[in-house]
Amino acid sequence: MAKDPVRVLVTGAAGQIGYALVPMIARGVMLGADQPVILHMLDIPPAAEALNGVKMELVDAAFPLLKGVVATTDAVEACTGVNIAVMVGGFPRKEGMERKDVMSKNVSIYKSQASALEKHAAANCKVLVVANPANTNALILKEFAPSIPEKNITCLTRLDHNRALGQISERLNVQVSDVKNVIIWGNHSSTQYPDVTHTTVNTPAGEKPVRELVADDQWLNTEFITTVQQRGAAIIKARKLSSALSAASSACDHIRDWVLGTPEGTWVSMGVYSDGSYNVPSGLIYSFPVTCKNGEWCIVQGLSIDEFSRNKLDLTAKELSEEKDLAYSCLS
Ligand SMILES: NC(=O)C1=CN([C@@H]2O[C@H](COP(=O)(O)OP(=O)(O)OC[C@H]3O[C@@H](n4cnc5c(N)ncnc54)[C@H](O)[C@@H]3O)[C@@H](O)[C@H]2O)C=CC1
Ligand SMILES: O=C([O-])CC(=O)C(=O)O
Repeated sequence: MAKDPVRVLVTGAAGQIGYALVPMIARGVMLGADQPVILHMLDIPPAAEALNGVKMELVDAAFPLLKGVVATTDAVEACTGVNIAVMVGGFPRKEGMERKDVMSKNVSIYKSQASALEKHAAANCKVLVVANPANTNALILKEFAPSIPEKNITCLTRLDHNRALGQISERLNVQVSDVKNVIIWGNHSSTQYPDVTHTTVNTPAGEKPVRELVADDQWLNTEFITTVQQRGAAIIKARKLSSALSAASSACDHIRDWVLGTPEGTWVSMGVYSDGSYNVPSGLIYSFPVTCKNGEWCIVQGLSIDEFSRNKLDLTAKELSEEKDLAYSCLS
């Protein structure tokens, strides 16, 4: 029997990530090749004509899984009945801008959209915040939508996770699909900590630790980390636009694994509401290693944290606490 369609909201759908993301969703990349979808696309009035153009293209592409399109500038109409909300709408960082510069523009958007989602989304709607500052926007959304379970509000650090896999694969000249279990700790910003302590590579001789194969701790502890931390800025410098295809693809990875589950023995990174695991202060949206099963994520417990890592986990937590204070000061 055919499945009932799932309603997926994409905010900022007329923007460049939106343009890359909606066809992936309509093709089944996010929820599976047997899952029909109805796309809800929200943007602001100045982008209404462009949004309508995206809707026309979705019709023209004749996606078999796409059972309907709602394209609107009304947040209530956009949020009504949605099962999944991918929050991409906002003001993007431009070349030379620090993430903090985009904070005040974006947190007020997330406060108002929290209310629309809380009142009108389907019960148990899963929320993924992509727009920067992603962790803090997600936290504001959580705080102003108190009836949405906190487990349902997440932010995107899967792009950073995938970037780290990509760097290891290039360095070792191995298939990216043979590398697993990197961790992105903390903020989706340049203080994030890409950690390869537990990362392995599938080789003809079995699974091997990345540290052993790379055999260059100096590179892993310096250049590798800064390359992943600064990748967003490097893409903006090269394209004069922020990462779009990789962000869209990673957003699909995030939702797919959350809904359909992570493969046995593999974890992924997600920005989730901290519960004090790994002595990260509770009350932040912080990126952790998680596994997913039956539509629920669970923080991987018991991984060893050495002193080098501890400092980096604490540094990015400190930045998130500061962002939280700054966000509240922007809202008051
Ligand atoms: N978490 C991550 O890994 C990544 C996050 N980003 C962030 O994603 C966001 C979107 O990036 P782009 O698509 O490149 O930007 P963009 O500027 O091309 O698109 C943003 C869209 O949001 C719309 N928008 C603005 N205010 C809105 C509101 N109140 N409600 C609904 N829509 C609204 C704009 O009209 C525009 O169409 C940015 O904040 C960017 O920094 C980008 C790459 C990676
Ligand atoms: O750095 C930015 O503003 C865009 C972004 O989030 C990324 O590419 O990771």
